[in-house]
Amino acid sequence: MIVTIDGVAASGKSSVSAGVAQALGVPYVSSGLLYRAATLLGLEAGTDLGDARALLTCLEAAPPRLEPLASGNRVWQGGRDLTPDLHSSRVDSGVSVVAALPGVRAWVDAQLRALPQPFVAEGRDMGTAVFPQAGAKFYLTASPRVRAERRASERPEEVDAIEAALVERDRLDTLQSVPAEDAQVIDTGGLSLQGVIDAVLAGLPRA
Ligand SMILES: Nc1ncnc2c1ncn2[C@@H]1O[C@H](COP(=O)(O)OP(=O)(O)O)[C@@H](O)[C@H]1O
Ligand SMILES: Nc1ccn([C@@H]2O[C@H](COP(=O)(O)OP(=O)(O)O)[C@@H](O)[C@H]2O)c(=O)n1
Repeated sequence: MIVTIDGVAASGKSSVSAGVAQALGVPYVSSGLLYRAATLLGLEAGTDLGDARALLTCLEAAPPRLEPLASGNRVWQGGRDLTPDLHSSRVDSGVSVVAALPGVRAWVDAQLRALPQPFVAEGRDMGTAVFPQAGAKFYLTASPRVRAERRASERPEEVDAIEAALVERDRLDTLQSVPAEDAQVIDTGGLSLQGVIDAVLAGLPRA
């Protein structure tokens, strides 16, 4: 079975997916890492991030590959591990422009659909566009302030700047961030990480 966990930026998707996947004994798949890898490679090549043709040429020349390890997903380009460079503020601020390109979305979706199942998939459109047949779907939310405070432990910027950047990214990501009609929506604001993992596990269909 595929379980999808979508939600807004820094709502807890990857940490919750890791915990749920561990409890189920399956890998998890962080789709956002592929959009981040496309952005990083575009930045490094000096291409205009809105230029789909140039980006796809980069992606096809030396395709990044997602490795959905249970201990944390990694992205490789040949022997180079791109993962440590994917969460910079530079990638944060360019990624939504790249993710708006239909050609890049099709490239990411093809990578995801080729992965061996089962798994927990997290992102924005896992339960809608990519795996509409998933056996259980969740959508995580929390206020921008709560999310910015959480992310502040992982970024050098002040919490106000992080909050503004998250709100702007939510705005740019609106189109692909609609919850699936059959998703269970969880406001994670008042919950611990383990509390959210438990809520997802409690929401799974019984075997
Ligand atoms: N319910 C929670 N309570 C407190 N901190 C959380 C919670 N969920 C996630 N976090 C923390 O918030 C940060 C962002 O979580 P992450 O899983 O990276 O979100 P996303 O994948 O949605 O961007 C991480 O530091 C994570 O440990
Ligand atoms: N399924 C997905 C996943 C990510 N994305 C894009 O990729 C960006 C980074 O996603 P992410 O999941 O790594 O970001 P965070 O939510 O962790 O901040 C998002 O801001 C979206 O622009 C997307 O469009 N569709």
